Amino acid sequence: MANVEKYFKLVDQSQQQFIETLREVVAIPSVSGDASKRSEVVRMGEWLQARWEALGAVCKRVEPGKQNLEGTELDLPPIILGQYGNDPTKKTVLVYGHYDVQPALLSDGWETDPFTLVEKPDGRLVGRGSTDDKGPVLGWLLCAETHKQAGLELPVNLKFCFEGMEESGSEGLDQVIVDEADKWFRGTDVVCISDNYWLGTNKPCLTHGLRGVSYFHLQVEGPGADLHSGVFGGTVHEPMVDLVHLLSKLVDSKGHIQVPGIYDQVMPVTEEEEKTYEGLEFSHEALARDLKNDIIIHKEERDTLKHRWRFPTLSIHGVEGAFHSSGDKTVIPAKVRGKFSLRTVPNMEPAKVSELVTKYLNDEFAKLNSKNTMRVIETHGGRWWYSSPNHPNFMAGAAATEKVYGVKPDLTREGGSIPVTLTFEEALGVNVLLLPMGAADDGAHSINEKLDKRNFIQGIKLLGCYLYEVAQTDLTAV
Ligand SMILES: NCC(=O)N[C@@H](Cc1c[nH]cn1)C(=O)O
Ligand SMILES: [Zn+2]
Ligand SMILES: [Zn+2]
Repeated sequence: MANVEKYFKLVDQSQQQFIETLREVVAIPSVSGDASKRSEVVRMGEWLQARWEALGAVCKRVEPGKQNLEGTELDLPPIILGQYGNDPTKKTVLVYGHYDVQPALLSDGWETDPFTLVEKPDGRLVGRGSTDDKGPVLGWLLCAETHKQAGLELPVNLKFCFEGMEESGSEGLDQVIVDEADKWFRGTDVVCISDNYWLGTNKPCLTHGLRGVSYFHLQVEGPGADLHSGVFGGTVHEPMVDLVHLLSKLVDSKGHIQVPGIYDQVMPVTEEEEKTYEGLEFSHEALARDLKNDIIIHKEERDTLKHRWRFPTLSIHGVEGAFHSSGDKTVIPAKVRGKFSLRTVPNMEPAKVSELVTKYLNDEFAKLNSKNTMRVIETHGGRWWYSSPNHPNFMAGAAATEKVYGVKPDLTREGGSIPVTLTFEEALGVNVLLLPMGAADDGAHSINEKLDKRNFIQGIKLLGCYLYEVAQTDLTAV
């Protein structure tokens, strides 16, 4: 039996054990955006490092510095760099993933405790981080552990980079990658990232594009303290009124961004690109099912995909400082911060986006003749990434997908952002492949996030099989 077949067989035999490992890591609430959970994020990084070291990997814990979160100075969680295998006759694959997760509370609407993995009868493994990104991060570890258990060597040398701040802007990571490009990452032939999703629920895909993100806070402040609306309503400029007015000027109800000039840098759609939307496993019917309501703006599937992949969008996320609890509080909040972000696409420049957004909001605020103070703050950003899928690294991903799932993968771009993708490509000068494990309906960032057992188990095979394909592929045949 070929090594890859032996590997597949042992993966099949280890399914329950793998689920137990996923349960163990989901139980660590490694929420990077919550200052009170920082020790849990660190614990999760340490868990990973210990497990890789037990396997024989050489690890380096990099402390990327400090962060100011909610007024508290905090150590950024460690970046765990690793090397597993160092055979000069083998190729070297660098894998990246993140061990932090989005916040999750039972009161958000979860059916069960978000940090207790629940295996549902329909095969869903429900828990925060199951698909984003603990399942895939475990996938690489379980692949290596299974090889060892089967007495097999990995077909390539593996390097890894696991961070704990991806859900909060990957603070500190870019600098580490640049600093380590000629040191820890030296000799990397290709990079593979498993941190995104299939387009639908049945057909796997390879991803060759991501949008960037520019995140803004729009702060309006007036009185020195919250006020009684019965006493002061109609007599003072209310920060919340100004803020709501400004937020309403950002995007219309059809999703069209109102900031002048924002579409000027967007690459036009070519005839060649039009063809790439054909034959993809994507339907409005399935999308409406995932959304649990048909609230889709566009008539044609291809327009929905274009607005997800290759046009900029603007979303309003929340308001800090506003009254938001149940009950009826008659307050005029003194200082409010609206939060919104723009997803950016080829060929938008982050600095230009920032300039246009700031100028527009200043102009709109000036029209209000308000005595309040307004400030636009860009809190974090990440660049878009677009790569040709004609690289041998993608051929290896496609061959592995066909072996595991028996189907040619769709070629997709993604609406979300993994800014480190471009950093790896530029700093290491190698091709990066996005090879997702999860499906479109996994609910990453949402309530009841899940990873299907099928995707977890087949995904572990897929990641391993991809390594075998890379080992056999001429990566110079571009
Ligand atoms: N799985 C990728 C992902 O969810 N990325 C986040 C990155 C991000 C940007 N700002 C905060 N998080 C995304 O929202 O796209
Ligand atoms: Zn992720
Ligand atoms: Zn995420």
